[in-house]
Amino acid sequence: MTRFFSCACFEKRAGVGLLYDDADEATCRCDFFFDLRTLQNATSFFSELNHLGHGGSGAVYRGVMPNAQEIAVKELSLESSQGLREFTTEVKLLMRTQHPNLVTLLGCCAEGPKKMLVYEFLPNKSLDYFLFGKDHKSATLDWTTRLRIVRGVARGLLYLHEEAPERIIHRDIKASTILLDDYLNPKISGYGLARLFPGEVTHVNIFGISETHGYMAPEYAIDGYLSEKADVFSYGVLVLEIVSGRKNHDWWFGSVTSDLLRYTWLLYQGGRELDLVDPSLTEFNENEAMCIGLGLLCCQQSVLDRPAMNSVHLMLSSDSFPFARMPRPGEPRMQGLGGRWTTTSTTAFSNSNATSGPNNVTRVSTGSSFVVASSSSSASVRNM
Ligand SMILES: Nc1ncnc2c1ncn2[C@@H]1O[C@H](COP(=O)(O)OP(=O)(O)OP(=O)(O)O)[C@@H](O)[C@H]1O
Repeated sequence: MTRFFSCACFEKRAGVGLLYDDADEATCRCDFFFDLRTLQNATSFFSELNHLGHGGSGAVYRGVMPNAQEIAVKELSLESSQGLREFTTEVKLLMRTQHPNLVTLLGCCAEGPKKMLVYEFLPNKSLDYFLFGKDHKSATLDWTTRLRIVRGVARGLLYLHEEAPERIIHRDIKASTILLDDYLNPKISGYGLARLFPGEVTHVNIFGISETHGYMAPEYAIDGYLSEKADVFSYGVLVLEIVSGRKNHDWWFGSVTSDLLRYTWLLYQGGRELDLVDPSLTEFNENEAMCIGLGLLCCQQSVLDRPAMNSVHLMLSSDSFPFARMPRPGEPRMQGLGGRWTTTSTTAFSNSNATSGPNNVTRVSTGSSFVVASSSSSASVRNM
């Protein structure tokens, strides 16, 4: 069967690296496979000029298709044990993971050793560029916009945790994985990447830790215990960054308080939490104070004390969400820094990729399991 496609797609013809032997799969493949040559042309052979950034899994390039559609091409530079069939199966699944607060995956390219993912292009770069960039763009983000970002990221995470065709723990929520569209609406990128690298110990091992520093829940960083509450922790740190306009491990905090979370906690204890608010935010809004409480709540040491994303979403949807005084938050970690994580109790089931650890929280032994841990309801594990 020979089919012709929009310029974004192509069909591998028989004899040229034929991947599948049944017509159904070939048809599916045609819908989202990009020809390497097409991507080379779109990105001017992955030129420096089109280089958008470099994450743990590889470089990202801007491209323009012949029909003028802009795309972002993410090279996957890491070795994966996954075969082509598994890779395309995962890509197909990720393509069904669609939400207004997620960056849309358009397809992939897999030719020879090269594997790439093709996404919609977002012109406004990532949130870290606005919040921490040298261009002092943080003033562009007024409070209304920041609150929209806080809400949008919560909505996107809620979708990943509870509504997506296959539930996904992101594992790498941080300011650089939140991209902004034309109207500065947030879209989460990088979701599901761990699915493409099964067999690895943790996401941290796969994607490196430099940028992840300070966002990681202690139980995940130290012991590899993964639940959706690890994303909640990272989200809490992100919220505090959005309110303060400061990186979580900013030198600004000096030697007394070396990270944003500890600094926020000190202010909160002294009833001075509003001192955290970014000075470039001229208009005071009481939601700012609420978001500080929300950030601290999401970063609680015990996974049980952290809210699930549906609770976060509910809090953010209401006009006010007063917080009771809360205990000291946990400490964000880099993997391997030592120290112990403690929790009260939670429930989780495990599959072959996960073993039950202390207090029945699941310890992840590969990058391919997903645990939903819940204090009140049943929990489940899915393959990622
Ligand atoms: N779809 C996109 N549209 C526009 N720019 C993008 C897009 N995807 C990524 N970028 C840019 O490329 C940079 C690097 O992206 P990448 O996804 O590799 O970052 P990362 O999340 O730090 O990496 P990783 O998840 O692999 O560790 C981003 O910070 C962003 O500026």
